[in-house]
Amino acid sequence: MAKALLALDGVSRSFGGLQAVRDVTLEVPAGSLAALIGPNGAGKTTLFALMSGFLKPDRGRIRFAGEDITGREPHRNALAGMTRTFQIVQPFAQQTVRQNIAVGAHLRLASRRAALEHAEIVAQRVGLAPHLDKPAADLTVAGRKRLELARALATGPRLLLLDEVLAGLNPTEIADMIPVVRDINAGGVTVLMIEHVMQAVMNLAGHVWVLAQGQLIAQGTPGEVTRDERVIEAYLGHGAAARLRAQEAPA
Ligand SMILES: Nc1ncnc2c1ncn2[C@@H]1O[C@H](COP(=O)(O)OP(=O)(O)OP(=O)(O)O)[C@@H](O)[C@H]1O
Repeated sequence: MAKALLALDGVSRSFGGLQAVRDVTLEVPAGSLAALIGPNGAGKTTLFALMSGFLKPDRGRIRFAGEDITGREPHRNALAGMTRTFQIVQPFAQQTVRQNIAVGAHLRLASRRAALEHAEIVAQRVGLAPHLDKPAADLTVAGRKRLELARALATGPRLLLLDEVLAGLNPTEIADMIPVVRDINAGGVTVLMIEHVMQAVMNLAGHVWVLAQGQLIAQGTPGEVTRDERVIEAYLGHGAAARLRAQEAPA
């Protein structure tokens, strides 16, 4: 197995009496394209926030590129090469697409000109080149999702944490985005995505972790986890796997 770029060991986090993430241990191999799935409220976004430093774990350790980064601030993690996107996309609406992407590029490029030039290269990778001079406010939902991806990519990540970059897109837009994510990974960026769109998970992810009520309940290939009884029950409720089997059984 390839060396782990990101490793979580027994990570937990509560909000008051609610244990949002419980004792999660996982390793994301360098170069992989993997997914984190689970029902609403399972703790996926909280886990991303813990990985990237937006939240501190109550227990457990997090390592990135061989270094213990537990509790380290997001900015320092981004400098080390870990960048996340956000579910709710909030571009600077009156700024152009180019200027928005340049914000990400400024992490590594101090010069305004260099950041704006880099923004153009990144825009090409995510299919936003024709829209570079538009205000971000003029983009469609699909365009804004690409912009969120571009801003993250412009930081030069080794690991990209994508939080539902396909949410709200129609099937054609999803089909158009799948190769964009695949190409980013093929270009050497390790990708971990939170995704509800199973078509994308099945198409893209080599490995899937399933979170339910804060705990990892299954992992494997997309095919393996979607056949797993614990996963079916987590999504459809107790007894669902047996009901499905009964429906499939010949009369
Ligand atoms: N800052 C917070 N304060 C209190 N409770 C929180 C906070 N953030 C998340 N939670 C709770 O923690 C649990 C996990 O939430 P989280 O957003 O991580 O789930 P999720 O799997 O990302 O869900 P979804 O798929 O709906 O985005 C939920 O019960 C949520 O209400």
